[in-house]
Amino acid sequence: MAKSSEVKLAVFGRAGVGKSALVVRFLTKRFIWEYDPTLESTYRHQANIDDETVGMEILDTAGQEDVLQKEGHMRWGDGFILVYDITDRGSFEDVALLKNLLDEVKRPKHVPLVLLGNKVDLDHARQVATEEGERLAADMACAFYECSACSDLVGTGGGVAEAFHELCREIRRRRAVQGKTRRRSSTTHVKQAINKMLTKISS
Ligand SMILES: Nc1nc2c(ncn2[C@@H]2O[C@H](COP(=O)(O)OP(=O)(O)OP(=O)(O)O)[C@@H](O)[C@H]2O)c(=O)[nH]1
Repeated sequence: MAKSSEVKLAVFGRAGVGKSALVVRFLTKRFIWEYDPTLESTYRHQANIDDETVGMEILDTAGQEDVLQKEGHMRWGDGFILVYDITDRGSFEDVALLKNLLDEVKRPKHVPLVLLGNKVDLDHARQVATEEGERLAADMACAFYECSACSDLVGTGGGVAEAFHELCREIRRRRAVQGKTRRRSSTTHVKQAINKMLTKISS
């Protein structure tokens, strides 16, 4: 039987960076110019990624939510897309703040993460160089994409869908590692119990 899994993804970033546009692009392959500022929306989506059916719950957060709301959404999520707008340096600086909050909220640290620089169709107004995005992603040990919610054709790294899919893969990798660690620790417990019994018997 084909494997399947469920993941909860949350999209964070300053108001106006294009979170809703990116989520809608991913879900419908379309771009809609105007949205009401998001309060908070959740979507369900299913995709086949590397021969595995992945059920996604996607939370499009509000750029203006307060810290308490952010923390709640961070606790909820398995993986996170941190978005900035390449034409807005402030939105890029916000990413580090979001990452700090994630590290405080999530244990263990280094949760599955993808960094996304949006609006590359506006390259003439660029304020954040691609290399800066790459450096930040390297610091956060996560994948990095530049893209545009306007078009899947521009940008590096294969577009919006690739970013969502890579996040799902990263969640799968982390779960596999955690599963192994858990299995190893339960095997260790069994070994310890047997050793104890043998020690008792022989004494
Ligand atoms: N040129 C261009 N405009 C974009 C792109 N993505 C989003 N926009 C525009 O940027 C504005 C904000 O987009 P939203 O998707 O509402 O941004 P958001 O991050 O969800 O904003 P909040 O809901 O307020 O947090 C809208 O006018 C979009 O049309 C893009 O890739 N290129």
